[in-house]
Amino acid sequence: MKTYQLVGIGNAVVDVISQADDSFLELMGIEKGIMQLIEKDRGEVLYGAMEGRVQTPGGSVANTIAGAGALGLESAFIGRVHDDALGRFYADAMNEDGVDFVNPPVPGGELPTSRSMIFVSPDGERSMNTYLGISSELSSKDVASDVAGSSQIMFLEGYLFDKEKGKAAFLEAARDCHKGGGKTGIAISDPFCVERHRTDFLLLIENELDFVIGNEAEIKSLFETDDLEAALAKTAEICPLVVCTRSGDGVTVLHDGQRTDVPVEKVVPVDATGAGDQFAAGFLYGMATGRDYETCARIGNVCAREVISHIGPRPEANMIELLTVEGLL
Ligand SMILES: Nc1ncnc2c1ncn2[C@@H]1O[C@H](COP(=O)(O)OP(=O)(O)O)[C@@H](O)[C@H]1O
Ligand SMILES: O=C(O)C[C@@H](O)[C@H](O)C(=O)COP(=O)(O)O
Repeated sequence: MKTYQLVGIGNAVVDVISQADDSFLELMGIEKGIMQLIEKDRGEVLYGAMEGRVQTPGGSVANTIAGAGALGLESAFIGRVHDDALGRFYADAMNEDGVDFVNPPVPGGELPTSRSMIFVSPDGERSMNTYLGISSELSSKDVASDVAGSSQIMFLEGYLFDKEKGKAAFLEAARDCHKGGGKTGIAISDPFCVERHRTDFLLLIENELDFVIGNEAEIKSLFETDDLEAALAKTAEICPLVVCTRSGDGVTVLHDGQRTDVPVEKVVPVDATGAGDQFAAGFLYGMATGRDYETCARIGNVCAREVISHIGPRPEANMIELLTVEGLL
């Protein structure tokens, strides 16, 4: 039986990315900097309005798993794509990164592979408009218990809470992983996703999870406060490991009463898409290979810095080489 260092479960989304200025966002009614769920028709309108589109595999936790796979972790991803051109493109890309894409593309049915129309502003901020398609059908049936149960670390995507079936699949994966002795954690995903499911998120973190990774806005949103320190303290009361990123302003790790602050060298991103996801890839790579939390965060920062230096949510550089040059491997 194969064992995994890292398994992720989340939406398998193809990203369609283009540049747009803020007046375009306003004109099209797109809220800057967040993920908005959209219907198919709206997706088609936005797709048609995109100039110089770049198509690339995305999905938040899927990006993390692909990044970890590229770093050499034994990894698998549990997600759902249709057996269409986008779905096959997606599955192949995961396999090329050395990741086991556990569920083969699903034939038949009406719903196509998920896609997100992402607009990158001149300041590098990304605004995502996601049509969930077949991802919205992800359910417990898609969770292979032998995969979840043989995982050292299981990383779950907060966005799955937007659908009841996804939430059930998520819980099942977490429980199977725990039964097998692994650790489970969540990528909080988005402050508005927290807004939609706050009570469930808090119960899950307190009762099921070993770690939480989120950005400043997401951690604050958990406790409906603008006071980051208060939100961090409250999150640490219910979870043994809390990792909070603050874009170019540093990372804070709270673990069993200890605090570690790791600085970040601030830059203007070319495209911020995937910053949090690649930070998580580096951090989890560090955890899976037994590094201390400061080193995990530093590895995360290097992975995030690479991904924001180009268009697209997954690494383009040889990350092993980059981390070696930084003295982190
Ligand atoms: N402007 C920036 N300069 C340098 N690093 C950045 C910048 N923005 C993001 N990062 C890197 O990406 C990580 C995640 O960014 P953040 O914006 O907090 O998360 P998310 O992408 O989830 O919103 C940060 O911890 C940092 O390593
Ligand atoms: O899952 C989505 O709806 C969008 C993803 O496809 C996208 O790649 C993404 O989540 C980017 O991550 P982030 O910028 O780190 O939030």
